[in-house]
Amino acid sequence: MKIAVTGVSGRMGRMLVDAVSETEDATLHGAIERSGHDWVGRDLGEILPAGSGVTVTDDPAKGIAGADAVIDFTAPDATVALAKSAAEAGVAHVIGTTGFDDSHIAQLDACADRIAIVRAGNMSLGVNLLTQLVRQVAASLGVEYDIEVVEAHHRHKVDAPSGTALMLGEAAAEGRGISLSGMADRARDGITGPREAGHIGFHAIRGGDIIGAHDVIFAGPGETITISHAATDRQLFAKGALRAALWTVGKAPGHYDMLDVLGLR
Ligand SMILES: NC(=O)C1=CN([C@@H]2O[C@H](COP(=O)(O)OP(=O)(O)OC[C@H]3O[C@@H](n4cnc5c(N)ncnc54)[C@H](O)[C@@H]3O)[C@@H](O)[C@H]2O)C=CC1
Ligand SMILES: O=C(O)C1=N[C@H](C(=O)O)C[C@H](O)C1
Repeated sequence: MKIAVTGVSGRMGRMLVDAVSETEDATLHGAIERSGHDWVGRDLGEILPAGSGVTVTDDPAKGIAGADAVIDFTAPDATVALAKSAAEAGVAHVIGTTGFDDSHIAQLDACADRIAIVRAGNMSLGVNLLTQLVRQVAASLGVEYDIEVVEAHHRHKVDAPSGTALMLGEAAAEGRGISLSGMADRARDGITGPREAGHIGFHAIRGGDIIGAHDVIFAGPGETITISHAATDRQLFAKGALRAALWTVGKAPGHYDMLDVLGLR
């Protein structure tokens, strides 16, 4: 499978180049970075040995030309622009990027009418298994159990709450049969008054080099249940993204997630 990677100089982009080189069924076919980046125009192999022979481009259409799939851990606006190029080129798009708003999602939905898009705020098997568990626990416990999602990431992360936290919060809301919008408390400050029953709280810790840690807390009368996940190596996400890319072979256009890839739906 011919894979293009965008955001190739990023924390995840570098991981993906290595993951592709270590995967028998995949070869690195394209490398993309933002305009003005000093890697543009260079042979990737000069910087990342596993990228030898692939020239970094800032032209998405050029970077994905001839690829079967492109893997994208960048930023929301970049991802939407790339999805439009991928839809034109008929190239599957695996999206790890987080921090989307409703407008971004609507544009990705439109692209998914033409190509297979796999988008997940967390590409790990563990977190996607946990979303199923959280949904079940939330369905089993009444609103007397207050749900709070706490996440911690490295100091460089630019969006909050994390995509993973939102996945877990959405799973809890689905378990309760409610819509998360209007029930999410994403920041508390000042005299807030008592906690509103049925709401789901989100808290973001930022600091150091934390890869990604998430707790879903069910605080109830006389007991507290906590479901936790801690990532310790970004290769976890890169391998999940590569698994998603290989999964897209032969798939019809659509907007998929890791539950589809992992057969957990
Ligand atoms: N779904 C998952 O499992 C995971 C998702 N992420 C998400 O992936 C995203 C990136 O995370 P990191 O790699 O830590 O960030 P990073 O900042 O290290 O890397 C982002 C890269 O994208 C590049 N970029 C920005 N605009 C671009 C454009 N228009 N064209 C091409 N490249 C462009 C940047 O130059 C940079 O190299 C974040 O949204 C993060 O939340 C991160 C890890 C796992
Ligand atoms: O920015 C990161 O690093 C991560 N982002 C994803 C998220 O927003 O949940 C996934 C993972 O936690 C690492």
